[in-house]
Amino acid sequence: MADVSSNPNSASDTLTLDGIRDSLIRQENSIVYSLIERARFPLNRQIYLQNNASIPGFSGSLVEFIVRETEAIQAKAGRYENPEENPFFPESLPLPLVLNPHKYPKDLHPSGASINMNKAIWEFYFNKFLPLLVADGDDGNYAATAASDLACLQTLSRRIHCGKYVAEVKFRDAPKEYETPIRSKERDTLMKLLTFEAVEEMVKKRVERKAMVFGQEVTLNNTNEGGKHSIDPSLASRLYSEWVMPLTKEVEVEYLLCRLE
Ligand SMILES: C=C(O[C@@H]1C=C(C(=O)O)C=C[C@H]1O)C(=O)O
Repeated sequence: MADVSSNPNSASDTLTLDGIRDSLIRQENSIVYSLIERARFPLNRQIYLQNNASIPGFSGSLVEFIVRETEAIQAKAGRYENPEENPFFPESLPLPLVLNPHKYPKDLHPSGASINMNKAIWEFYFNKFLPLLVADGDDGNYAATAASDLACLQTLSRRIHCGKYVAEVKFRDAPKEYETPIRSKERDTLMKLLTFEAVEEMVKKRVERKAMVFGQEVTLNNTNEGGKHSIDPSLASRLYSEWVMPLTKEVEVEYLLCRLE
């Protein structure tokens, strides 16, 4: 059992399916808020172009620069010692500098713990989702825009990689059911076993509602759910149905496939 319950976004504070689902519900808030923050800025295409950051000695995009540098500093502070956190640029991250680091519980099977789906997250977020979220245009707020992309990436990554904990618990709850398809590497059977369509429908509806409530204009006289919203609520639901939940389940399948190693 984990001892990180002081972190309300943690999946591992209670290793039960209900406990992890509670954590996923709380993480929806972080995701929706991060999208609302990003949607304050237009696309600001410049920050995604290679060789356009004008940073001596760095040839990537400005967003890549912000993500790499932030991850490096957070690695020094111990962020990636937490098995729920996965870096986008894991190669050559500095070692943690903190003395007496927190001892995170080892709830995950070692082979599955290192699964990292961040390339796919980066790809869908920038190439597919972002153009739907923000208006085209350029307001020059490049560093702030890149920082808000980083916040979106980190909250999405944390949520999607919680699939490791979901898979661990589902396996522990029914090891006999999972064992045969794991041994014969039947991805489709595993996918069917771990899918709960009714839960997914609830998630989609709740996320849409959260985007509506969190993104509405609040006045002293009334709250107006029917009025203007910071982001299109149906886009939040689409984010979950097209990318977040499928990738969470892909993490689950990958994790299960190495669960008996
Ligand atoms: C995460 C779970 O596994 C699957 C993925 C879900 C999701 O990403 O929200 C929801 C239900 C399941 O189909 C779960 O069972 O809670």
